Amino acid sequence: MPTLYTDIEIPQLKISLKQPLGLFINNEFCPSSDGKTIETVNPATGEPITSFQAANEKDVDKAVKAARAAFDNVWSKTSSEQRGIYLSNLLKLIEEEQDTLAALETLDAGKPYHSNAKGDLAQILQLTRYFAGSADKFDKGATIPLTFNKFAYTLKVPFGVVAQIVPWNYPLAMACWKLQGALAAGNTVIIKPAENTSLSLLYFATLIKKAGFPPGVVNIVPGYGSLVGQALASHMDIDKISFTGSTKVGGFVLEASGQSNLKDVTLECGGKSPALVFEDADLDKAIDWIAAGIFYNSGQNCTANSRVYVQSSIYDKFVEKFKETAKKEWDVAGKFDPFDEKCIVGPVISSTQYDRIKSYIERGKKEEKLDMFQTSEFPIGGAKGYFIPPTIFTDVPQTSKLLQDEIFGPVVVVSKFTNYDDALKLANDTCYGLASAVFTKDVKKAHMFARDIKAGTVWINSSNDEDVTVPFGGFKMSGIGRELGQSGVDTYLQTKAVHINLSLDN
Ligand SMILES: NC(=O)C1=CN([C@@H]2O[C@H](COP(=O)(O)OP(=O)(O)OC[C@H]3O[C@@H](n4cnc5c(N)ncnc54)[C@H](O)[C@@H]3O)[C@@H](O)[C@H]2O)C=CC1
Ligand code: BAL
Repeated sequence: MPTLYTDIEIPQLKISLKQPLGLFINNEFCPSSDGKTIETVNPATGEPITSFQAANEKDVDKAVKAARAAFDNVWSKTSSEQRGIYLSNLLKLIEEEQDTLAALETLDAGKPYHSNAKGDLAQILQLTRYFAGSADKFDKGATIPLTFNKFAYTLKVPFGVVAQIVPWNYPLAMACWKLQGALAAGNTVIIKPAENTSLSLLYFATLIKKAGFPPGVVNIVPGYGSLVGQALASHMDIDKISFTGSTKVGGFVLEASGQSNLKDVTLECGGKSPALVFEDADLDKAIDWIAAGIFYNSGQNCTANSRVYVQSSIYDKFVEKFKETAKKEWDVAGKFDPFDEKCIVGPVISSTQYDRIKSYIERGKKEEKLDMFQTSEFPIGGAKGYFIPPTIFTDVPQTSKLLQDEIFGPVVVVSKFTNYDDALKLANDTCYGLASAVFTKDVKKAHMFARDIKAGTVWINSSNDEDVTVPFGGFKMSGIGRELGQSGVDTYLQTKAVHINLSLDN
């Protein structure tokens, strides 16, 4: 029998935990049908943590059957109030176990414990509270009077069995954005964590069970995307799929839906979000927001403001101060323990991502010959894990690959603009449309930008301070659909129209 649990010690926090390692189906941890496993690595050290069971197509089938039976026999007959009660139970358990869950994010994803992982848990608590309260509120239809002898009404009904695929940059938070919304709406779920950050969600499964959710309502199938993710996307008995990750894989998911049963698809994909700084902006505040908007979570944010455009009259001053702030507040050198309060910028997730980001930095330096500033030498001396110093490229032409591609690391490009029209044109010149930020004291200009930019989120005089009560999602190749806020439940409901004929004659 394969090992389905292991003991994990986190001496820095004096935390010991029993880590589940199996697939989670029907409220039980179980081995994969072929016994294959995946090793997970601590990105701060490059050393293995443990190995967990890796699902395959057969396991996906088993999870879908469990989710279908739970939906048909139990969950579709459970009242929305009761669903809210289960989510409230879960909220209490997350509150009790938040330090352990945050510690797992630090260990497995390299997130600085104090400044990042605890923040993720704070968001998870807020959204669980929100979705617990929304279970019995957002599923209401409408009555539609038509003629003297006819009216119609609508019912908001869950899809049924929902699949969810989540990435590694916010492993548990992204899972909870999707999971709690789908459960509040009354669906059963099969969720796949990213292969390099599965531990926190597997531990979270123990809370799902303790919260009282019936067997089969939540099922977790850790495994490789090309196998498990594809099996979910092309499964004939899954009614909806929600995916967060790269635009390329988002396309695969959409295609697999089209080639199978046309399951409903929500996609949260890549971004290359612009931040505009006008000459009338509060420069120090703009710089603080922009630095956080690119260097927080080591730049591994789909909404990171990775393209900065600054009005030419203040450009030099901005660049000088931006570098100073990056060096003073966001440097990495010598701070390689993400459990230590001093560590603000953690490692990137994997050697693959490290190499990918490094190749962009080298391209910028050598091929494109751009001006570059880094807060410390790179590669960083003394670092065992995948640490990359905050990197600022300046005077970057619009055609640069560094300006057009999502780099997903602590790397930012800065360029100039002359006036509003110029700034808007540059900002909209991208295949993405996830987020944007504008810094100005001119209310009119700020709202013109909010009107004109093609992006799902606009921050005025801030950046990346998303809120779980506000809808989130992308224009263009950044995605399809919205999550969070009321949309976070709506996206898991479909509308049924009922026509009523009152006529006595026909
Ligand atoms: N929008 C976002 O929040 C994210 C964007 N990305 C972007 O993607 C780039 C590459 O990162 P990756 O880890 O390779 O992203 P990815 O898109 O491959 O991974 C995200 C999730 O999709 C799954 N997946 C992979 N291939 C799949 C397939 N064929 N069918 C279904 N699911 C599949 C993965 O197992 C993971 O759970 C990053 O550099 C970044 O630009 C990555 C993660 C999150
Ligand atoms: N800030 C959470 C969404 C994302 O960056 O993937």
